[in-house]
Amino acid sequence: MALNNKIAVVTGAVMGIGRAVTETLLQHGAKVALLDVNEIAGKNLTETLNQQHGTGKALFLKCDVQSEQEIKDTFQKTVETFGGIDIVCNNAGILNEETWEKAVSTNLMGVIRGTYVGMEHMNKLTGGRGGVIINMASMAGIGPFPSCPVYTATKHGVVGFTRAMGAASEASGYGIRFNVICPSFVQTDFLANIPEKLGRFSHLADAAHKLVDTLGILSVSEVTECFLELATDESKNGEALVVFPKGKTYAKFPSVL
Ligand SMILES: NC(=O)c1ccc[n+]([C@@H]2O[C@H](COP(=O)([O-])OP(=O)(O)OC[C@H]3O[C@@H](n4cnc5c(N)ncnc54)[C@H](O)[C@@H]3O)[C@@H](O)[C@H]2O)c1
Ligand SMILES: CCCCC[C@H](O)CC\C=C/C=C/C=C/[C@@H](O)[C@@H](O)CCCC(=O)O
Repeated sequence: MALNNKIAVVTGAVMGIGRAVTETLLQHGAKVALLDVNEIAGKNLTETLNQQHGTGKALFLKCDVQSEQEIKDTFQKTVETFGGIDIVCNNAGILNEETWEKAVSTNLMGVIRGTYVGMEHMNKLTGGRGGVIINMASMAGIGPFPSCPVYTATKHGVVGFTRAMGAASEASGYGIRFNVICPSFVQTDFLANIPEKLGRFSHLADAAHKLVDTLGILSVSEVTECFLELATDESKNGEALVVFPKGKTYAKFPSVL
C-alpha cells in the first residue's frame, strides 16, 4: 500500500516513537491526525509539521486513550477533516508499575479502543475502504520482563489481540491488516527515571539497566523502518515484528493445534 494521500491516526504522536511515525507518514505524503494528552507540545509540533509538509497535512487532537469517548470524538473529527481513515497506529503507552491500572487502561485497553473505533471507519463490510492498523507492543510482549510484570502483561495482551484481529479480519473480510511492532529499548524519554516507574519492583532497576547495556538502544528511525514495512507490504497481516539493535525478525509462535 502506497502511503501518498493516505489518512492516518497516530496515538501518543507528540513524543518519541509516535512522533517519529508521524514524521515518517508525512514524509511519505500521508495526512496525519496526531492524538495525544500533551496539548501544548502537540499544538506546537503540529504548527511546525504543517510549515514543513504543507498547511493542513497535520491535525492535532487532544485525546487520552483511556477515554473511549475521546477516541470516538477525535477519530470522527479526523474523518470530517480529512475524509476517512486508512491507517491507525495505536502507539500511546506508559511504564508505571505503581499506577498499574492506568498502565492497563492505556497500554492494552487503549489499543483495543483505538482498534475498534478505527474499524468503525475502516471496515469494508460497513462502508469503509480498508487499510492497516499497526499496534506498538514491545519485546516485553514476547518474553517476560521481571522488573515490570504489568507492563509485560499489557504488551503480551497487545501482541495476542493484534494477532487474533489479523486472523478475524482474514476470516471475515474486513479488508484491514493488523500488525504489531515489538521493539527492544528505544532512545526516548520513556527510559528516563526507570526506578521510580517500577514501583514495588524498583529493587530490580539495576537488572533492567544491565539488560539495556546488554541489548543496546535502538533509534526511533529503526522502529519507523518496521512501521513502513508493515504498513506498505500488503502480504503482512497478523505479524509481530521484533526489532532490536542486532536486527529485526518476524516472531514465530508455537502452534497448539
Ligand atoms: N522507548 C522504549 O524503550 C520502548 C520500547 C518498546 C516499546 N515502547 C512502546 O512504544 C510506545 C511509545 O513509547 P515512547 O518511547 O515513544 O514513549 P514516550 O514517553 O517518549 O512518548 C509517549 C507519548 O504518548 C503520550 N501519551 C501517554 N499517555 C497517553 C494517553 N493516555 N493518551 C494519549 N497519549 C498518551 C505522551 O504524551 C507521549 O507523547 C509505548 O507504547 C511504549 O510502551 C517503547
Ligand atoms: C524498565 C524499562 C522498561 C522498558 C520497556 C520497553 O518496552 C523495552 C523492552 C525491551 C526489552 C525487553 C526484553 C525482555 C526480555 C525478556 O524476554 C527476558 O529475556 C529478559 C530477562 C532479563 C532478566 O532475566 O533479567
